[in-house]
Amino acid sequence: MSIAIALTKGRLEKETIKLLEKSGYGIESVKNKGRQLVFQDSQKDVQYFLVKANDCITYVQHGVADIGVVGKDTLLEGDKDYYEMLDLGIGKCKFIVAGLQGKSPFDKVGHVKIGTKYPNIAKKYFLAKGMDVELIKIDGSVELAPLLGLCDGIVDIMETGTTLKENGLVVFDTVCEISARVIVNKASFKLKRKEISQVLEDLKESLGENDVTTN
Ligand SMILES: Nc1ncnc2c1ncn2[C@@H]1O[C@H](COP(=O)(O)OP(=O)(O)OP(=O)(O)O)[C@@H](O)[C@H]1O
Ligand SMILES: O=P(O)(O)OC[C@H]1O[C@H](OP(=O)(O)OP(=O)(O)O)[C@H](O)[C@@H]1O
Repeated sequence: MSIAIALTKGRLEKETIKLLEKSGYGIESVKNKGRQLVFQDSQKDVQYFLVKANDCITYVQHGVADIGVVGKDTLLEGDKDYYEMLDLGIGKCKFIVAGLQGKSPFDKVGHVKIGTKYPNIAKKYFLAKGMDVELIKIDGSVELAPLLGLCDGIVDIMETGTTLKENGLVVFDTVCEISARVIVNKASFKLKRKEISQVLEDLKESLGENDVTTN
């Protein structure tokens, strides 16, 4: 049976394609794409399509994609009606709490405002710390918000730390580590167990891993 795989475009794209190639998949047409979005594997009965991170979950949950490759950040923030099967160890970064030097949101007395692209993750994190903060949803350049006084701190992704550093911000805490995960549609895993397990095995083999993670 044919398998459909949703790949997150953007930052994860190159590394995911490299890993699939290493695992024996004929994915060269995705590498050489122009504006094309759907691709057929040249060696296996697999179809790929490229989507934005949140849409990857949507396509998998609706069963249009049997498998998806998406960042843990997106998974933690969004719906959870799928199986998370494998940590690919690529797209590594972390969620951090940051703000202006000497102005930690943890030390502020009174109302605390946090800017973030990830309000669900931020809310859960601060509630676990016993802090009922006000969350301000920001869609990009999150580092700007504390600089301009929109908020007391941010919850955002840090990879190299360059964006924080160049804007004079410091890290106050790490929320969690992030990497790309393989998710699987629940019904597909029953109907196409053999084919999906084969893809997981192929990926694990090139990762040099033996265990499948489920959280
Ligand atoms: N420095 C980083 N910044 C953001 N995401 C990163 C970084 N490094 C790795 N990632 C991972 O790559 C995934 C895709 O990020 P990307 O920036 O391409 O898309 P996005 O977050 O939807 O942003 P945009 O709307 O700008 O396309 C993230 O969900 C995360 O898992
Ligand atoms: O630690 P660094 O290596 O500097 O990377 C972290 C930055 O990358 C992401 O932003 P992105 O480039 O996706 O742009 P955005 O602000 O528009 O979301 C993230 O939100 C940080 O701003």
